[in-house]
Amino acid sequence: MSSYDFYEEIVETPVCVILERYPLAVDYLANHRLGGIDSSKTLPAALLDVDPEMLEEFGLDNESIIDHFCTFLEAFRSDHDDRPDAISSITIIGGRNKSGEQENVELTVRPGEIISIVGPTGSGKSRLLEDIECMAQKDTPTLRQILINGTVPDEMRRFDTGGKLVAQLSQTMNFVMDLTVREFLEMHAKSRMVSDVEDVVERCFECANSLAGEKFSPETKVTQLSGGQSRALMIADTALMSASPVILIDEIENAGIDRKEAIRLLAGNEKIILMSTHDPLLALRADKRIVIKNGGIAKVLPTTENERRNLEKIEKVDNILLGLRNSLRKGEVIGDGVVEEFMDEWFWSFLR
Ligand SMILES: Nc1ncnc2c1ncn2[C@@H]1O[C@H](COP(=O)(O)OP(=O)(O)OP(=O)(O)O)[C@@H](O)[C@H]1O
Repeated sequence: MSSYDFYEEIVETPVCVILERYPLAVDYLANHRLGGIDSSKTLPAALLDVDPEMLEEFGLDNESIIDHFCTFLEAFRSDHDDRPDAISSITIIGGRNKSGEQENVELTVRPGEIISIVGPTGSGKSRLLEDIECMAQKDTPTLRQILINGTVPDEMRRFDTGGKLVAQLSQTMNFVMDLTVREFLEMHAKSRMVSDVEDVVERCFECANSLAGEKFSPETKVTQLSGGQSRALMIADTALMSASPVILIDEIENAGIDRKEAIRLLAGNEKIILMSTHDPLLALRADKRIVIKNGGIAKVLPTTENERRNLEKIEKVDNILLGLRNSLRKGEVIGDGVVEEFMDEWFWSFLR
């Protein structure tokens, strides 16, 4: 079957049936922010309700995404038994910032490295992650180019966004199918050829619950999970099941989950991690940080020894704030002396 042969099936069959036939298509839709489309319709019909600008970000439109999707299905079908190809590096070659000025950057990232992406709100942090995710070839608004192992990725590799090369944890998670958490994890485990499905599902579930503030059960519907719970589930799923050598994380700190533990889990196994963040604790945990300004990469700074030493102090401050946050969550009243006590503790933490 070629990608052309998938075409008829895709234009004639409701999305929910396609998702049952090809479970990895769930990832494809989520990666293209199409997780929320009406799955009772065929893909062309469902796309009529989608804002064309959203697809433009991926260099696609209502028609080309159907070919793109077919090629993805073909790529998955033809080599889904293979392990993901080894990745020795990702190179980001600068394009242009929002004012059209040249970005003078060529940054190569290797397995085991964690890179944070910092910059003001709206400066273009998520855009950089999207460029990496779609392996931009000067065909996105930034005109950046992404090389894999020092070379231009072939078309098949570019389309294969369904969990082989790049795993993306975005700020919002959309689930298209009304599955329970257990069914969702089982479906992923099977589609990723995991050997002991039951064991992995159990571990994933426990891990997700340890990250999430409010616990959920394996029988909870994924569509009923809160934003933080669904991110916790996807982090556990990515950490324990995904073989993707590259993990992209968009602002994990907003998810209300244990973010330090999440990064620790995701960083295992020599992966390349790029995460956009406003959180000093996460930014300084990285090996380098990319500073974005006005849509362009303004600087790439290695984390200094001094910054690493400060990380311990920042962590103490963070723990104090976490304590306050938890008190608020539990409905406790923050009394008059609390802020003074907090400042006191803060002061002493710097002397310790
Ligand atoms: N170099 C660029 N050229 C043109 N448009 C750009 C460029 N970089 C970013 N943009 C656009 O600017 C907008 C804001 O970017 P983005 O969402 O990536 O910001 P952000 O830093 O992630 O913001 P936040 O911190 O609020 O999540 C997006 O529409 C993005 O496509």
